[in-house]
Amino acid sequence: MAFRTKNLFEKTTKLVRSYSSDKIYTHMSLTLNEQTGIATLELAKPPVNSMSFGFLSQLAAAVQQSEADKYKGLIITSRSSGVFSAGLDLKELHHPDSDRILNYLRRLQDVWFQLYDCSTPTAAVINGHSIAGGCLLALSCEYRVMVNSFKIGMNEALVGVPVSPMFIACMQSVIGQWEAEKALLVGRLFTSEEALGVGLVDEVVGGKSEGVCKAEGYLAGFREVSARARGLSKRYLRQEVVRDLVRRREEDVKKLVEIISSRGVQDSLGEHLERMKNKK
Ligand SMILES: CCCCCCCCCC/C=C\CC(=O)SCCNC(=O)CCNC(=O)[C@H](O)C(C)(C)COP(=O)(O)OP(=O)(O)OC[C@H]1O[C@@H](n2cnc3c(N)ncnc32)[C@H](O)[C@@H]1OP(=O)(O)O
Repeated sequence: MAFRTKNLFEKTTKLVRSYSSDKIYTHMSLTLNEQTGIATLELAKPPVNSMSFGFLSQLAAAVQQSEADKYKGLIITSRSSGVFSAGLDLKELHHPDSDRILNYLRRLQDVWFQLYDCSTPTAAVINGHSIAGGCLLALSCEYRVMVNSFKIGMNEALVGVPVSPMFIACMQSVIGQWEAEKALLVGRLFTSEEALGVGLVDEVVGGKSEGVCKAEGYLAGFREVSARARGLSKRYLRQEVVRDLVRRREEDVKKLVEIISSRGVQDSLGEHLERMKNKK
């Protein structure tokens, strides 16, 4: 089979350089299967694929690449066998520099808009724990296959930070208002099986390769469909959520910076980081 592992940064060097000071393409790899036209984006930032500034920049470049090269599909998964993504990098949120946190949250918004609103068909193979921003990443894709025995959800309530409108909108659009409310207000993490029950994921499988096959099956379902019509329909279906968040993006980001920088939230973040350190 003809596989081409693309160093994304060959083609998107300009974009990535202008986005990031991190070393080029260190946190993920994009592999295109030239026979199917489906690319796999494998997150590879040990130990937990936390979303640092550089990670978000590379994710943005990958999504942009998928759109520019008109991939038939994009599968997002993790190289780690235990963690899909632990979400935002808590170190970016703890004692932040005011300009950096503003730019970090703007970057997060940009990546989310790019992924959520892209016309490329997308699927997530969640082969490990998927927490908060990690859950957002999976929910922004169209289809989710999860490997059993892991946890997924948005734990902001337990971390002591508010769930942002972007995260809420995504959760609501997948599992509905009431289930989202019940889960988000207590920071519930679902097991793979519970996630299937509530509709947070579409399938549960025994392992990553089975998950990739299921995701490819979903994406192959569009082979006979006009890519242009499909892409436009997806955008129309998602436009209400996108429009509202675009309209209020600057207001939301400034409010969040204010909240994150507050003493109470910083104390909670510090305690959360301490708990993680002490769990060993
Ligand atoms: C409209 C405006 C738009 C902007 C929106 C802004 C939103 C702002 C508010 C954002 C709020 C929340 C979003 C988030 O995503 S916050 C992140 C929440 N995530 C977590 O709490 C996950 C915590 N991690 C875990 O539960 C576990 O690590 C794990 C993922 C289940 C894996 O467990 P493990 O046993 O395999 O690994 P572990 O030993 O715990 O961790 C290994 C090392 O990794 C460090 N680490 C873990 N998670 C993070 C993280 N999120 N960020 C940074 N570092 C992390 C951990 O401390 C260990 O480090 P070390 O080895 O001790 O040095």
